[in-house]
Amino acid sequence: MLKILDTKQIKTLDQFTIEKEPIASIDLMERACRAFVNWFTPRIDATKKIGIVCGTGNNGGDGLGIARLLKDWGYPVTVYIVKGTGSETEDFKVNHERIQGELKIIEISNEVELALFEEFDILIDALFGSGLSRPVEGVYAKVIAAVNNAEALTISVDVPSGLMADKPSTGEIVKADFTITFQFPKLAFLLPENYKYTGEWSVVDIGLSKQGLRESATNNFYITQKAVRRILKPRSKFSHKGTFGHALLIAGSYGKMGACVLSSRATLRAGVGLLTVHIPKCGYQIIQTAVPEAMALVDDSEEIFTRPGDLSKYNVIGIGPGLGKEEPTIKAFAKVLEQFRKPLVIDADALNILSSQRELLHLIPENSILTPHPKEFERLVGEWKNDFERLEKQKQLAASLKSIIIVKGANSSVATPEGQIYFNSSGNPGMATGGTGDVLTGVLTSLVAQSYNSVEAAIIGVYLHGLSADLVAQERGMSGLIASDVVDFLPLAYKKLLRA
Ligand SMILES: NC(=O)C1=CN([C@@H]2O[C@H](COP(=O)(O)OP(=O)(O)OC[C@H]3O[C@@H](n4cnc5c(N)ncnc54)[C@H](OP(=O)(O)O)[C@@H]3O)[C@@H](O)[C@H]2O)[C@@H](O)CC1
Ligand SMILES: Nc1ncnc2c1ncn2[C@@H]1O[C@H](COP(=O)(O)OP(=O)(O)O)[C@@H](O)[C@H]1O
Ligand SMILES: [K+]
Repeated sequence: MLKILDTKQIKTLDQFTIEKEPIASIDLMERACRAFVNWFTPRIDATKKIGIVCGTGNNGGDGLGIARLLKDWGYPVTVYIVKGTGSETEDFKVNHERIQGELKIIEISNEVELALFEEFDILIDALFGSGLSRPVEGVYAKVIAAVNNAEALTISVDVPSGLMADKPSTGEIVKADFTITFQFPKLAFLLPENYKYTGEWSVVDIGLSKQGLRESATNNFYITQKAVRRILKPRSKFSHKGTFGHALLIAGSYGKMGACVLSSRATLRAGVGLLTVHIPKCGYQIIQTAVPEAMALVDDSEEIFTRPGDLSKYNVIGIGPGLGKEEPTIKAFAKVLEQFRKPLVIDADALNILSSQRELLHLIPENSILTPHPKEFERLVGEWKNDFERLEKQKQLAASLKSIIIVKGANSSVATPEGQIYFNSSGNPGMATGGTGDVLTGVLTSLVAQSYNSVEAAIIGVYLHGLSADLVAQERGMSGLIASDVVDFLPLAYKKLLRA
């Protein structure tokens, strides 16, 4: 798991590294510059005209160091230093000294034309990094407007200038195409509202102290493949279908049996021992034909879910995909909540029922997993002003329900009742297609059935689901990706994770 530290912690960790390693602050900055340049040089042709826009803090110091290194690589580089209200840091001064007479340096202190950076193919943004303490204004805001006005490909150093790394931002902010950030992702990068500023981002290692990192406490994490591997349990030689649990899926209604089929197939492909699917009569032939591995439990109703039946033999129930919200279904869902005391995976219409029948919320068994997409989440908790507030609401709901709340989307976030947030690192926009959420419900239901605890199931589940879609995209591209493909590639995703 990659820890996501706040800006104060980053400063402390920088300092800890400097003292413990030990390494001079300027040499640590040089390491950061080299890490940036190592990302840059294989991707950007040395004929491109490069403008580097620097502030006078350490982010600007990085910009100057990068300018020197890129010049050594043969890139045509022009440096801009923006002199506003900020003072110069020591490392900025050293790097400034090192390029005197070596590079074209232009100082900007007041007037800024919008077309200032017109001549460049590439702009490197090193105005402000994690030290930004307030919204930018004055000359800085004008420079950022000029950066955003330029045609050039913009690459931000550490953080797009003007963006607060761990709180909501206002004012002028660089809209980068790429952000190369040091050591770990910043919280703001994981929130949808900031994608227009960060563009695609990559983390580069600058060798901050491992001990310091271990000792830094945080509630925010970025899920890595290594971490998922560590919690996955390989199948033992003497395992049998009983080892992997018995799941019940309650899904599908007339016209929406596809959702049920997708969830069912995903539950099986994610490794459950036994699967029973509760379906209305109209779904009987469909499920028996499309998913022969599942047992069917047929409702009295022709078209919808109206009665739960005996729930005692299941380890987990997945409920919601394609369920509908008819009155008898609401009542039957309430009965499930009253009778079943083990975890539920609650999705789609089951979530919408909870939003309109709020008295049911307190019946949700502890350690359940709720998987709203942002619209479903809004129905549950109301509107939010910005994505940071959304995260707070997510944590509050997880705590009050003592359950796991997954808000889906790019970098799906998993909130635990204890206040941790895990952001998913797998997945791609090809998944923005009907039915992929139903697949996730199946995957999660399956993992809980296999006796992963709910937090583990949620972390493995979102990662495995996204990885499967990434493997589809690798082979076939994103545009034609459909939810069934994500199901079909689950075995390969497992294989990649377990190497077996
Ligand atoms: N050893 C290390 O620490 C390493 C650090 N590294 C690099 O350092 C970066 C962090 O550097 P940093 O802390 O110097 O902050 P930075 O982002 O350059 O700007 C802060 C300056 O701007 C000022 N300021 C803030 N807001 C402002 C505003 N709205 N308008 C105007 N001024 C404003 C602020 O002044 P103040 O808030 O005190 O008024 C301060 O002077 C980090 O992102 C990474 O790139 C790497 O080299 C690895 C090693
Ligand atoms: N741009 C994206 N990048 C990564 N994952 C995405 C993206 N868009 C959607 N997803 C994933 O696809 C799934 C969509 O679920 P959902 O919105 O419930 O769709 P449906 O209701 O059609 O099944 C979620 O797991 C979500 O995280
Ligand atoms: K920057």
